[in-house]
Amino acid sequence: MPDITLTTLNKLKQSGEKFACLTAYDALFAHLESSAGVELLLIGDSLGMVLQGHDSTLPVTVEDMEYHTRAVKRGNQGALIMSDLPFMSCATLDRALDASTRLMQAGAHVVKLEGAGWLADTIGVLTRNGIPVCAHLGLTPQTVNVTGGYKVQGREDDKARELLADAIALAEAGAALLLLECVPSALAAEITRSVNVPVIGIGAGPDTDGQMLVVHDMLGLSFNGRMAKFVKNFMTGQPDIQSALRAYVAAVKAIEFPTAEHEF
Ligand SMILES: Nc1nc(=O)c2c([nH]1)NC[C@@H]1CN(c3ccc(C(=O)N[C@@H](CCC(=O)O)C(=O)O)cc3)CN21
Ligand SMILES: CC(C)C(=O)C(=O)O
Ligand SMILES: [Mg+2]
Repeated sequence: MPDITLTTLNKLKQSGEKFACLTAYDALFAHLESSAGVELLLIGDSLGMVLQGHDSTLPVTVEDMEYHTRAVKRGNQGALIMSDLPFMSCATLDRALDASTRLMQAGAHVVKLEGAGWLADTIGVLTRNGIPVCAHLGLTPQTVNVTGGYKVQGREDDKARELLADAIALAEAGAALLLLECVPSALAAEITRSVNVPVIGIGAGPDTDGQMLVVHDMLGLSFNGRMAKFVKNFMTGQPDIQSALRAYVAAVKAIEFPTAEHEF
């Protein structure tokens, strides 16, 4: 068992203490981040863009996710490990069970899937079989070809009500965690108050229980220039990567990140 478990995150939610999450794709970063106090490491399918150079997350395979999950497991110092179920791996229940089994056996403690209310049954079956699930709502990069871009979700009243209803339904279906990407801060705050499970935000304002960023983004590293509005460069003023990681954890705990400039 890791030092940080879902029980730890639930206690942090109840006490109001924020927790820090970052993507990690290899053993070195897993070691640095977990040693700096990051509670949850995400092997994100963003690795398709950040590591592999694709223009979306769609080319990432379950095999890719297994490879990086194994590496993160070797470097991890007690953090909770979450792995993304990649594009199309939840299209049928059989596929979701197979992919989730492979990620758990590679070292994940939790799997994350993109999707809304229609995944409630899948979440129930995985959970009953011992696989905790994080439901990723709001901006879901695997549906970029349907939505037409990486845009803020839940801005209109009817869309906001639908997102809140989905979040409540998925928590009731057994989701152990929720992740909200690029939703207005007020909606994220309402969802966080409305469910008993810990809610992680990226571009969702300061009121979620945990914060997430892509580690390369928060270190100021990119090859296509422009960063999303919710990103802050924590290398600024820091002598090394370890210090930047500790500064991120401290800023999340102190609720000094995110501020208005990172919100929608
Ligand atoms: N390096 C990296 N960081 C990420 O956070 C990330 C990835 N890659 N790849 C997968 C997805 C794609 N993500 C993205 C990509 C772009 C925006 C973006 O440019 N958003 C606009 C919102 C515009 C609007 O609707 O108002 C922004 O200005 O931030 C957001 C999330 C998040 N994920
Ligand atoms: C941006 C986060 C939430 C993610 O899903 C990823 O890194 O793939
Ligand atoms: Mg992802």
